[in-house]
Amino acid sequence: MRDTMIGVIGGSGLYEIDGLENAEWTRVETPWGEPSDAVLTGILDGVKMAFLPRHGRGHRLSPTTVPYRANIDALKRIGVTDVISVSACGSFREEMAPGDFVIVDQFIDRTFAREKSFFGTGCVAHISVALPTCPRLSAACLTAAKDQGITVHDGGTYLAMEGPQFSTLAESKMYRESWGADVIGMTNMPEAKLAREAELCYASVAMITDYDSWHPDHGEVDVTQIIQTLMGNATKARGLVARLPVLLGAQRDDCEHGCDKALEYAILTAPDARDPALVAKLDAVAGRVLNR
Ligand SMILES: CSC[C@H]1O[C@H](OP(=O)(O)O)[C@H](O)[C@@H]1O
Ligand SMILES: Nc1ncnc2[nH]cnc12
Repeated sequence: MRDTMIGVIGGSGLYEIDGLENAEWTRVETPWGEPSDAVLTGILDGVKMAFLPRHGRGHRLSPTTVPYRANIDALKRIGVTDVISVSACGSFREEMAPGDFVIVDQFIDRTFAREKSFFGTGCVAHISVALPTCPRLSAACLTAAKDQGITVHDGGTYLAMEGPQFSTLAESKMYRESWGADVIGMTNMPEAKLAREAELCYASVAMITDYDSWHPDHGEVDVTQIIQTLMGNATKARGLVARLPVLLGAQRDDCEHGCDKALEYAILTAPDARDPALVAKLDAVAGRVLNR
């Protein structure tokens, strides 16, 4: 058993969480550069918590410039065991309406202008992301949402686009009709892949703000409408996050789904062929397997 530390990555509209005891904003240095902001740490219902606003307080960072590697490294470095990603998204399904939440369980990664791995020349690793979210953590988010009276959908495919512009009508229809995506956003990739590389359990709570542009009765995506829905969603998300410590508990076992052993057999580069500089950068993310 080890201490649980719940790390919440707050998306658009969610720039802090409430009710933490001993709340403190702490700057965390990482070998991958500066995280999006300082990390808010504290205790909620006896459980360690950490909160990081993905776009920084004041929403300074675009989806492309969010430092995804630094964010995941920082959370791992301070002891986070379970990452809850909270994100605004558009919906491709009539029944997934603005104001509803979706516990995402699959992704289609259409991003192309981001660093997607901690590994590379001098230390090559291949992890599985076939099942990219943690079922245990996702189940806790589902229960927390239901406990809060939120209309929540259990499972859904999130299409991660580069942005910052929203999709064209042709793209929106293709993602929905041919590709089978349920929701669309700009940030869960490479975040989910990096969390798995860092052996962190990861769940994604997508908060629907709009119907993207496919819906004949709703027209184009309009950021002013999105912001109005975002405010209500952020209040609900705070309630959801507040339920998690009781559901997850202060102590946890190894992940029964293997999220925390993702690197067990993933590193291909022979020990004597590894680049010491890269290995040093991987201290927090992969120290468990590199230092044995
Ligand atoms: C506010 S509309 C577009 C913006 O919102 C989402 O951000 P996040 O995933 O961090 O909640 C979306 O991905 C875009 O970055
Ligand atoms: N329709 C949409 N497309 C991409 N990202 C979004 N975030 C919120 N709504 C979105």
